[in-house]
Amino acid sequence: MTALLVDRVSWRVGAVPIVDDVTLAVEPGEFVALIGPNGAGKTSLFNLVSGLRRPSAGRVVLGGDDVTKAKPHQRARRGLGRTFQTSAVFASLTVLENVELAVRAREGGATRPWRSRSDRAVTETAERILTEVGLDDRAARPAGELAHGEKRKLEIALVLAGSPRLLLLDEPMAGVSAEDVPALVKVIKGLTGDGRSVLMVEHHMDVVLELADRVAVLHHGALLAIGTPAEVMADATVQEAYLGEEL
Ligand SMILES: Nc1ncnc2c1ncn2[C@@H]1O[C@H](COP(=O)(O)OP(=O)(O)OP(=O)(O)O)[C@@H](O)[C@H]1O
Repeated sequence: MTALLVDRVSWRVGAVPIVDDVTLAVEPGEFVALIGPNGAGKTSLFNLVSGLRRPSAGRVVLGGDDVTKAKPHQRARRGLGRTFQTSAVFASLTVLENVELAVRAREGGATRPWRSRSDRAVTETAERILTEVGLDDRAARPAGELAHGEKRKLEIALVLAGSPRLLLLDEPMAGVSAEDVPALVKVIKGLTGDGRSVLMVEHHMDVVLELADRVAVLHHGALLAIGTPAEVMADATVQEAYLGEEL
């Protein structure tokens, strides 16, 4: 079953179409990168998928369920996870404690303690996630002391605590120093294991080309092209859309 279907989605502000009749499917285990010049509508499309905005027309379908009218937390319960460019990390807590909190939040531990698992089980889950993102050797460090690239990994860990089937990554390389990029790319590459899907907005084309199975190009709110990285890079309309910008 398709992990995500964006079905003829439009979002208008007043009469201005910001997202214009976009259709896009992400399959289980697939990695799709969403690119486009500044102001193309990438963040707006993410907001429509995660439920921060409601489309003016069209449907958003997650794992076969129509979630067009569902709120963000309801979509999260249906397997959608999203990282933001602003961090939700508690700087004074350790890296492990941050992930433990996220695991408990997923289980409603604070408000429904009778449903929470034992401390040991929560810690084990958090440790497994830290290993997955390559932060196991940082578990006992205060999160505030992490380098930028490590913080990005922690943000991914916090989203993984929700056991998402589809991850929306919003510019995961933003602010990450060049030397930290390869390690972060390696972690992100591993995220599609076990049938999990990723939809990523990213400006660094080398990262996009390395990670993406398919690339979708937005331009003026509309889907200009979608295909393998090689197909999209060779597309004359895509090159034209990027004229004057770095591709
Ligand atoms: N709430 C809003 N009201 C009016 N216009 C908006 C609103 N949100 C976004 N826009 C406009 O819609 C267009 C697309 O914005 P969006 O942030 O989705 O683009 P983007 O592709 O993510 O850009 P960038 O790469 O610069 O982050 C922009 O022209 C923006 O000014």
